[in-house]
Amino acid sequence: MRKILITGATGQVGKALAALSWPDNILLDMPARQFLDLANPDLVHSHVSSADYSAIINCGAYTAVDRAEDEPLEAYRINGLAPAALAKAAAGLAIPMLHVSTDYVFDGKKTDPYLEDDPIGPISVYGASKASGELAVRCLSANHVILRTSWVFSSVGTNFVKTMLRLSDRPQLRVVADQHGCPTAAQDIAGALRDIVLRKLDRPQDAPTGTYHFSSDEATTWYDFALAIFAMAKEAGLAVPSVEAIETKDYPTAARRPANSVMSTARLERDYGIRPGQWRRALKDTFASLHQS
Ligand SMILES: NC(=O)C1=CN([C@@H]2O[C@H](COP(=O)(O)OP(=O)(O)OC[C@H]3O[C@@H](n4cnc5c(N)ncnc54)[C@H](OP(=O)(O)O)[C@@H]3O)[C@@H](O)[C@H]2O)C=CC1
Ligand SMILES: Cc1cn([C@H]2C[C@H](O)[C@@H](COP(=O)(O)OP(=O)(O)O[C@H]3O[C@@H](C)C(=O)[C@@H](O)[C@H]3O)O2)c(=O)[nH]c1=O
Ligand SMILES: [Mg+2]
Repeated sequence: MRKILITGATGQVGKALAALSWPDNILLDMPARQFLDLANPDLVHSHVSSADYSAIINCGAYTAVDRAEDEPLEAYRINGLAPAALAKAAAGLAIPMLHVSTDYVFDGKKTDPYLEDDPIGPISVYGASKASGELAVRCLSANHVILRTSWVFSSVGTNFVKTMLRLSDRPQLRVVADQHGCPTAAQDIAGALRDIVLRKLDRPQDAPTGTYHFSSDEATTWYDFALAIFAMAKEAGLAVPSVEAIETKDYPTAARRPANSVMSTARLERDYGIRPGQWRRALKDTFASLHQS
């Protein structure tokens, strides 16, 4: 049996990992927050070091982008120190460490898709805290993959799709049309993480260490994403609001967000053969499962 530690079990990506099918010799250990508190890095290190794990997948994170501006210490503890503790423990056990990071490490000034080696320049506390986690994993664990993804959605947890549907009883919504990125289904990220960790375990000589981008096939804006969400809701017979395209300056938020965070996924395809999914198709599945429940 090979036991994989997965943090963030109750989150979007964690739940999607649990829902996948896995080989019979793989056991997922997904402790809830009360059994492994990422805000307490000392406990994280001792928990991991004393167990017989074969790999770690860190999908636990502090993801409240605006709230992080007021809680930088909490955000840094969970997004920086906890990954450091996990990476150090992984190195001690000589096991691979997979870590999920974000497009918000970039400043958004580039007009072309971001490459993995482009300089980062976070413009929010959340982005900076995630950047510190990346650096820790890169420095502390010789056998790792840092997977940067973006605009995650699923039928569970908090995300833009669910926010839009929750607000759909309003007559009108205003949504920013000058932030560009790629929505990514949690299920697709989970699939990528599974393929990477199984390659690390089964064919380590063919499983490079490094930083990779994974997002979906089509760039959009939050405004166009909202239109797609409501088009689908309308097709299902629901009443939908009219949506007004606005500029970022007309939607004040505590945290700044990158104007462009579209990422190239070519490196992951080259090294691991993993291709981006289609967010429009995943959106349909997400909507369908929201409506069954
Ligand atoms: N959501 C997004 O749009 C994006 C996310 N990412 C990254 O992807 C990864 C997964 O994100 P996603 O699944 O959306 O995140 P969610 O916000 O859905 O879930 C976060 C998970 O982390 C857990 N967690 C938070 N604080 C602690 C703590 N102190 N101790 C233990 N567990 C804790 C949460 O547990 P609990 O339920 O107890 O709070 C939850 O299981 C993260 O690294 C995130 O930064 C990257 C790009 C976009
Ligand atoms: C609700 C709402 C939001 N917005 C804007 C605010 C913001 O610029 C954008 C998206 O808002 P959200 O708060 O849903 O998304 P946000 O929390 O910024 O999502 C981010 O989460 C973290 C965890 C990541 O790592 C990123 O990849 C990204 O997914 O939409 C509107 O313009 N109108 C609205 O009615
Ligand atoms: Mg948010």
